[in-house]
Amino acid sequence: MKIGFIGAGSMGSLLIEAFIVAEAAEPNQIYVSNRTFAKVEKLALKFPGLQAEETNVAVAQHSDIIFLCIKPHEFAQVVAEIKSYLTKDKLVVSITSPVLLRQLEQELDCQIAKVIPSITNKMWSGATLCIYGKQITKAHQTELEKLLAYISEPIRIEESFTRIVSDISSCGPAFFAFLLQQFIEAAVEETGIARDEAMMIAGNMLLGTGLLLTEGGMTTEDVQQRVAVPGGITAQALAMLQRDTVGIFNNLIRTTHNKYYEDLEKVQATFNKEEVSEQ
Ligand SMILES: NC(=O)C1=CN([C@@H]2O[C@H](COP(=O)(O)OP(=O)(O)OC[C@H]3O[C@@H](n4cnc5c(N)ncnc54)[C@H](OP(=O)(O)O)[C@@H]3O)[C@@H](O)[C@H]2O)C=CC1
Ligand SMILES: O=C(O)[C@@H]1CCC=N1
Repeated sequence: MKIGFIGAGSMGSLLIEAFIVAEAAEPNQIYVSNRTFAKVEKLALKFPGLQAEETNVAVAQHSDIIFLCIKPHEFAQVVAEIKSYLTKDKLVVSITSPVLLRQLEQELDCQIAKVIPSITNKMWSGATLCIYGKQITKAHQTELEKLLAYISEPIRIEESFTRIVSDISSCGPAFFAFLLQQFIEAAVEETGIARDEAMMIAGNMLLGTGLLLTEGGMTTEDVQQRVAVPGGITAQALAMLQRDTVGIFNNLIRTTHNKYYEDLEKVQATFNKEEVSEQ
């Protein structure tokens, strides 16, 4: 199987590296293009054998599965560029939420999937959210999930829940890193503990908590209950958190969803513009 990547930015290069290091694919099975070619050259230097392509069309021509690792507003142009090189047997995988399957299916005469990765996939951890279009075969679904399983837990979801599940799986690492950073900064400020030491302890705490919730069979309620001894220290701090964080995650979800709806409109406008310029 030949795997293509259009876009070798943060997520494209993370996926390429994770697949190679996990031995999901050999470098010579991977075809990569990027607007700024230097990023592709850098990857080719790091992974000898990796196929550095100067054009997106070359990636589309040579690959069986093509990951589009570009930003939402860049899709219409790239799709217009590669569409005549995509045959029915090829699979195009978008990794971005505000480009809808139906928009890609309208434009492309090939199989379509949307896979939302997460920075956690760098550590062969976390989920990859899989959403399938109407044309994708069962064989391609299996092949794609087999590939993703090297670096993640592939989870099938409905397209209507893409945004909220991405909030949890893909934005979540940034949100929890932010919260942890606030925790550490306060620890340094209040007690004078060394930042590095506190950060290392906090990272291990987060990893362990994740394991309790995934492999340890505990719920978030169980974790709180087991840690908060009645009348103890944690219980008091939890009561304070309960009071002071009311509504913050509702606000967070409204914020991501408002931005998502804005992006959906902008993406549609870019597809409309490409269609007009083709006429
Ligand atoms: N970051 C994350 O944790 C996650 C990101 N995503 C999604 O992944 C997508 C990419 O994000 P990310 O990797 O962070 O963004 P980056 O900006 O880091 O990467 C985008 C890449 O696309 C390249 N590019 C732009 N236009 C073209 C073009 N016409 N042809 C070829 N290459 C092009 C850019 O090239 P150049 O070098 O010239 O800028 C850049 O390297 C986004 O839609 C995002 O929503 C999804 C899940 C998680
Ligand atoms: O911030 C973003 O737009 C992307 C979507 C999911 C994670 N990062």
